[in-house]
Amino acid sequence: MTKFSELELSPSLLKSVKRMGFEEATPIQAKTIPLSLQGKDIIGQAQTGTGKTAAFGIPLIEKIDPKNPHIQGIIIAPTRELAIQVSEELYKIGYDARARVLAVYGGQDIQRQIKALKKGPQIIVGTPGRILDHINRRTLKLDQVHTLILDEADEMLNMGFIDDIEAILSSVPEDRQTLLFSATMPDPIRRIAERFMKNPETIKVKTKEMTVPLIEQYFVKVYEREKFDVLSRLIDVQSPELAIVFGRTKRRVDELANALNLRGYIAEGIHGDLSQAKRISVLRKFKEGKVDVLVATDVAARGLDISGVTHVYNYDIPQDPESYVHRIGRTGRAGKEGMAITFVSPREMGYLRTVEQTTKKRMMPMRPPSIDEAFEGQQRVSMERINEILNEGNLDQYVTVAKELLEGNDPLLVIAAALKLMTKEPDNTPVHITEERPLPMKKDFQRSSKKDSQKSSYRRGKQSSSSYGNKNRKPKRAERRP
Ligand SMILES: Nc1ncnc2c1ncn2[C@@H]1O[C@H](COP(=O)(O)OP(=O)(O)OP(=O)(O)O)[C@@H](O)[C@H]1O
Ligand SMILES: [Mg+2]
Repeated sequence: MTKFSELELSPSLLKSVKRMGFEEATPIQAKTIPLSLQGKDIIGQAQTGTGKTAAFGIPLIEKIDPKNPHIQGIIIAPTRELAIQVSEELYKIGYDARARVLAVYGGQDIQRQIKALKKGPQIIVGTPGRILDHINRRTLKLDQVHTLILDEADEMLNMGFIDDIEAILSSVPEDRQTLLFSATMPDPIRRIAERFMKNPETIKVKTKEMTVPLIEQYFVKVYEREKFDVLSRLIDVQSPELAIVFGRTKRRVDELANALNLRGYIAEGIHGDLSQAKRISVLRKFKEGKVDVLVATDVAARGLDISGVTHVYNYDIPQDPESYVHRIGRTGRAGKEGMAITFVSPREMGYLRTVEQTTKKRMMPMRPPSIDEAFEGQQRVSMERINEILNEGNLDQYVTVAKELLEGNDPLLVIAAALKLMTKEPDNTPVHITEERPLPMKKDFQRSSKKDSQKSSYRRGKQSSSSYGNKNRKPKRAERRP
C-alpha cells in the first residue's frame, strides 16, 4: 500500500486529498501518479470504482501553474453527467492549490459558459461536442494546454466521437501529454488510441478478473414476460439501499419506471431523450435517496459514482461484455460490497457466456423468489425498522396507548397488526411492459475471433473481438436463494 505522502506531492495537494478522506493511494493511483508527473503518455486500465479520476486528477492539478490564467489541462468525458462529476472531483483535488476548474457540456446555456470561460479557468472538463463548439466559436483557446485526458476513452471512440476528438486534438499543442483511462480497453480501440499518443505506457492493474471481487454476480434465467414480477420480488426480498435497473431501450426504461411506481416503489428513469435539467434532477434525487430505484439505459453506466448503490439489476442482458462491466461497476465502489443480478432469457445464454469469458468471472445462478419469499422479505424490512426504533428508544409518548392495545388482545396479534400496517404487501397491480425481442441467437460461436479483432472499426453492437467459442462450462452450480 502506498501512502499519498510517499508520492512527492506538494503540501496543498496532500491537504486536499486528506480532506477528501483518502488515506492510501489505490493501485492505479500509485502507479499512474509518478509516471504522469514525469510527463509520460499513459493508457490506464483498472477496475470500476478504483479511483481512476484521482489517478489522472492528482498529477494534473500538480502540474497546473496557479499564476497562469490560461487553460492548461483538458479532460474529455462521454456524457454530461460524467463531465460534471469529474469536474467536481477535480475541484476538490485542486481546492487548496486553488486550481480553477470548469465543466462545459451540451444542454447548458452556451452564453453562460462563454462568460465563465472568460474568467480564466485552468482546467476544462467537457463533452466532445460542446468542446468542439467552443473551439469553433473561438471561445476556447487551447494553445497553452500541456495535458489532455480522455476519460472512458474506449466509449468515446466507440460512440463515434473519433472525428470530434481528432478535431479537438488538432487544437492542442503537439508536445502535450495525453492520457487515456477506462475499466475496459478492447484491442481495436487501443490501436486507434495509440495513433494520437507518443510511446504510451500502459498501466494495467493486474487482477484475475475484470470486475471487482466485492461485487457478487448472479444471473436469473427468466422468460421475457416474467421479468417484471421477478424484478419486483427480488427488490422486495433484497431491499436494496439504492438500486439501478438497466434496460436495453429508452421505451423500456420509461415503461419500467412507470410500472415500478405503480407497484409502490419510488423509481425514476434516465436516458438520452430527457432534457439535461431533468437528467440532472433525477440523478440528484437518486443521490439524495429521494428515489430508491434508478432505471437507466447505458447512459448512466459509464463512470458515474453514486455511493449507496447496493444492487444493480440488468433487466436485459447487455449486448457486449464491456457494457456489462461498466453497468455492474456502479456498485461495489471504493471498497464497498455490491450485488449484480442479470436477467437472461433462455435464448440469450450465449451472451452470458461471452460476458463471463471476457470478465473471467462466472455468475452464479439465482432462483427467482416466490411471492411468499417476497412477502417475507418485506416483513423482515419492517422488523428491522422496528428493531432500529427500539434501539433509538424515546418511546415514552407511545406507552399509554400501547398498554391499552395490549389489554384484552393477544400481544402476538397486536404486533402482527402493526407489521401489516407497515409492510408493503405483494402488489400485483397489472403493468404494461412491451416485450422486447431477445438478442439474436449466437449461432456461430466457433468462428475465429482473431480476424474480427483486426478490424479497426469497432462499433457497439457488432460482435467484438472478445466473443468466444462455445466452450462447455461445468453444468452444475448450486443455485442460490436471492
Ligand atoms: N485513494 C482513495 N481512497 C479512498 N477513496 C477513493 C480513493 N480514490 C478515489 N476514491 C473514491 O472512490 C470512488 C470511485 O472513484 P472513481 O469514480 O474515480 O472510480 P473509477 O475508477 O473512475 O471508476 P469507473 O471505471 O466506474 O469510472 C470515488 O467516490 C472516489 O472519491
Ligand atoms: Mg471513472
